[in-house]
Amino acid sequence: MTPPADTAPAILAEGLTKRYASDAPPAVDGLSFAMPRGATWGLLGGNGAGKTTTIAMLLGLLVPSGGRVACLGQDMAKDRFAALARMNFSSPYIALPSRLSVAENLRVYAHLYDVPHAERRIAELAAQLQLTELLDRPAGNLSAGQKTRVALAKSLINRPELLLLDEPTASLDPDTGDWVRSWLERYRAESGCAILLASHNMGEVERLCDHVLMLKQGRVVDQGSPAALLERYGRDDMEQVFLDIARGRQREAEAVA
Ligand SMILES: Nc1ncnc2c1ncn2[C@@H]1O[C@H](COP(=O)(O)OP(=O)(O)OP(=O)(O)O)[C@@H](O)[C@H]1O
Repeated sequence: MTPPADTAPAILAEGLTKRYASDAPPAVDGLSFAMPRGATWGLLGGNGAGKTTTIAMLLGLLVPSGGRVACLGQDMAKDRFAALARMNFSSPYIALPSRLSVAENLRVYAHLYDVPHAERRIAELAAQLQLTELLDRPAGNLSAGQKTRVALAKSLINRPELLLLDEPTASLDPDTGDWVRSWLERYRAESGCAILLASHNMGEVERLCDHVLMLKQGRVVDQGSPAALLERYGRDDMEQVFLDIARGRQREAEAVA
């Protein structure tokens, strides 16, 4: 049964499964977790582990083959639009309309989310994300790093309570990547927004996440806080933990624990 909306977890997934074809192994295989409000969780795993598929199901963009998911207390199979108004996402795989200017793009999304005082909100986000100079440029002419910052502005336009970020710093140079991470830390502290972050950047995960789900072939093969995982695997950084898990060494860690 779904708990009352105001106390429900940010995300509640129960046996979430996706099979793209009946003769293919599941891309996501019985995923269950409850991510609390205000938490920042990392979704980790090698290429093809099922991260993007999971995020697409959380957003209701893909229909699960099995199981269920509720975001902010709303069942995504039944009350998807009530939840979507209070959440948002950013993904490098989704291109913004390229001929529209940055400002026009943000206006479209502000309209879709029915954002009050849209022009003020766009100016505020543009100032915060250093986009003011880019507002009149066509979105298609921006560099990958600039597009990433526009996508981040788009994802925050409705002041989401739940933010799904698929590789938010993938195309950023180290300096800009660091700046975005600091910005996300500040934003989270000020807004109390819950964040689920899929990332291949282990430094980012260690810095931002209070809990990590390690996926392999669509299943959670290990989870815990970065500190707990570092201790369990006897490692100094999450990169090494990731390699241990990807290469199937978690059984040794379990035996030691
Ligand atoms: N539209 C699709 N049709 C068929 N199979 C798909 C489709 N999208 C993804 N898959 C398959 O599902 C599995 C999980 O893919 P997914 O994109 O979710 O992984 P990922 O963890 O996000 O990977 P990456 O780190 O490479 O982005 C892969 O085996 C992939 O080939």
